[in-house]
Amino acid sequence: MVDVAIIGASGYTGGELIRFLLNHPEVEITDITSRKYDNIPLHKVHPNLRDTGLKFSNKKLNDINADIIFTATPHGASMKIVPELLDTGAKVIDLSGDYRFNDYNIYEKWYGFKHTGKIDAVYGLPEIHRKEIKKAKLVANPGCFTTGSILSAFPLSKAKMLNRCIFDSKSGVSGSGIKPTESSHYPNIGDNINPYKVTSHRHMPEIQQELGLFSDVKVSFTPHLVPVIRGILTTNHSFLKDEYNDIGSEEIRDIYLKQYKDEPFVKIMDEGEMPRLSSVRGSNYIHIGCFEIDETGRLVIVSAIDNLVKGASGQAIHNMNLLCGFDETEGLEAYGMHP
Ligand SMILES: NC(=O)C1=CN([C@@H]2O[C@H](COP(=O)(O)OP(=O)(O)OC[C@H]3O[C@@H](n4cnc5c(N)ncnc54)[C@H](OP(=O)(O)O)[C@@H]3O)[C@@H](O)[C@H]2O)C=CC1
Ligand SMILES: CC(=O)N[C@@H](CCC(=O)OP(=O)(O)O)C(=O)O
Repeated sequence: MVDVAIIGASGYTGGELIRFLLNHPEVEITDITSRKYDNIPLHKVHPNLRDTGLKFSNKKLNDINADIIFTATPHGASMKIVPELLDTGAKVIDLSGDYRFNDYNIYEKWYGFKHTGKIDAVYGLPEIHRKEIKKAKLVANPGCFTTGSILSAFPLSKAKMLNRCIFDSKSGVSGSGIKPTESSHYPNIGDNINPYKVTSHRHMPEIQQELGLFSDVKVSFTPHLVPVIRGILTTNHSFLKDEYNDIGSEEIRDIYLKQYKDEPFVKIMDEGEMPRLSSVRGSNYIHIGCFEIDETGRLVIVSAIDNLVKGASGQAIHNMNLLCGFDETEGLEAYGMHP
């Protein structure tokens, strides 16, 4: 058994962490923190999670005594919290962007402020960094768009087949967190599709960092907000190196099947089948499919994840399972939904 604490537990990813961890046979939740809801029962904020006996607390960080601590806090806040939590001797899994970059100059350029708590971390995408995650003290859980994009291209980057990838992603509104904003206000998103940060989203350099570990592929990324609550659908328009001009869809699909054959949470769609948001909703799976190539040589790959699960809390628990030597799928076995 491990003792687990969640900082920022009143937010959406905090709620999802608790939902999964309550069913994890190796975990005891010892602390769920919130600055606003000190001493308030869990279900007053997350009404789905009832009769758990858990209450939020605004405990001092150095009074937290846990083996694993999840920081489900915004970027800029995590960097102020994580160093002190590591000093307690716990292993930390941070869900924000604060520890995802190998080069802090890139972080400061894209996030627009100084990083004040620099510490080495392992990028928590198990399908690429499983070995390093097992030995880490600090795991930087990937961004939601990034997870869907990277996994849709990783096998081809690893095989050094890619010239260029253009990721076009559509996200549900829970991706922007629990606090309402003008861009998440219902009349602004309902019946609408809103592109934003079309050439300047901070997930672009994160995708570039990870795919760039294997080849010199060029990456572009554009996000859109769509009127759904959960889910990210990414259409990856890929352009292969000239020597692969004659390759067919089936060969591409075989490369993906081979790369991901032992991955418990990656499912490759059958020929002609498209990933869909509803099929992964609430689950830690990523569905990858399409693999069609048009007359101009554009290869189209589509991925679907739940932004709050494989894109955040589920992936964070997968990382905890790796850190603790548990079965990788422990607590995360649930399928998505249909419809
Ligand atoms: N939503 C998503 O789909 C994804 C989110 N992420 C990342 O995960 C992290 C959490 O996201 P999410 O749960 O959506 O965010 P939310 O805004 O829903 O929740 C964050 C919680 O953190 C607490 N918090 C806010 N500011 C501070 C601070 N300065 N110090 C301490 N606690 C603070 C708040 O709780 P209180 O005020 O009660 O203390 C708040 O409820 C973020 O870094 C986000 O970027 C990553 C992937 C996907
Ligand atoms: C719909 C929406 O607003 N999504 C968020 C990304 C959520 C996420 O993964 O955030 P971090 O990388 O900051 O952890 C955004 O575009 O900023």
